Amino acid sequence: MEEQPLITYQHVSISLQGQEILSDVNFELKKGEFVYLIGKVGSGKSTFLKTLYGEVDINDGEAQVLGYSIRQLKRKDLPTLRRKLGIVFQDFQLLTDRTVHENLKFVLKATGWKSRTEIEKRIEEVLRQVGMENKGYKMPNELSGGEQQRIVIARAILNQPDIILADEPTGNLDVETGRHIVELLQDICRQGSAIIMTTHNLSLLSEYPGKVYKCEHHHLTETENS
Ligand SMILES: Nc1ncnc2c1ncn2[C@@H]1O[C@H](COP(=O)(O)OP(=O)(O)OP(=O)(O)O)[C@@H](O)[C@H]1O
Repeated sequence: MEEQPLITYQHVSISLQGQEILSDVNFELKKGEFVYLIGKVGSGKSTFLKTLYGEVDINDGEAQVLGYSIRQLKRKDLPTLRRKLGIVFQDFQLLTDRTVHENLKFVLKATGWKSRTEIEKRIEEVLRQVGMENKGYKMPNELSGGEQQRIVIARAILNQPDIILADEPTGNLDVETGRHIVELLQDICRQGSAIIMTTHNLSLLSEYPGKVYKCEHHHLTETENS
């Protein structure tokens, strides 16, 4: 039997303050897929991502995310859904008053991890996975932009999410560092998390494989990755 997609949007419309942002969105994400979301500034990429974790409402259509019907989502279901998503967004910065290690521990504790040994082991694993194994003791402001982004990704993968949503993860980075971040996301994708990332850096698309969806004229359409 074919596996159910992780995300299915059918004829979905999204508005903000009475303004139509996207209409008739049809979108599917399957296990293990890597999807790029492209489109001009203000075309609706971030807004679309925000509907996936209940931050922005949907006005019309059918939207399923990891078995949850987004339009019927209850407030009490939100934390459970969000725990299954790894969110890499500008508005989810690291806590600046504590070390990298403490940032990661904070999330594990908040998501129900109890055993100190398990917590330490998981922190070590994710730091190793993002190539930051010796940086646990650092404060966020002692890290470069690229290093901070790696830690944000480490935080996003702590609970082995089914899907990672990354909003311009290479946005503030130089080209080479940005490439390394995409390589890291590709690596995480191969290990089983599906990824949706928005980007303005179109040269990445041909370098690293993925499906491409474009936001344009209030529509989201799949386009060729050339
Ligand atoms: N909270 C909000 N209230 C009203 N309108 C908003 C809100 N957030 C975004 N918008 C509008 O929605 C539209 C889509 O914005 P969005 O941030 O989704 O675009 P984007 O494609 O992600 O842009 P960028 O490439 O700059 O990140 C824009 O016209 C923006 O002004």
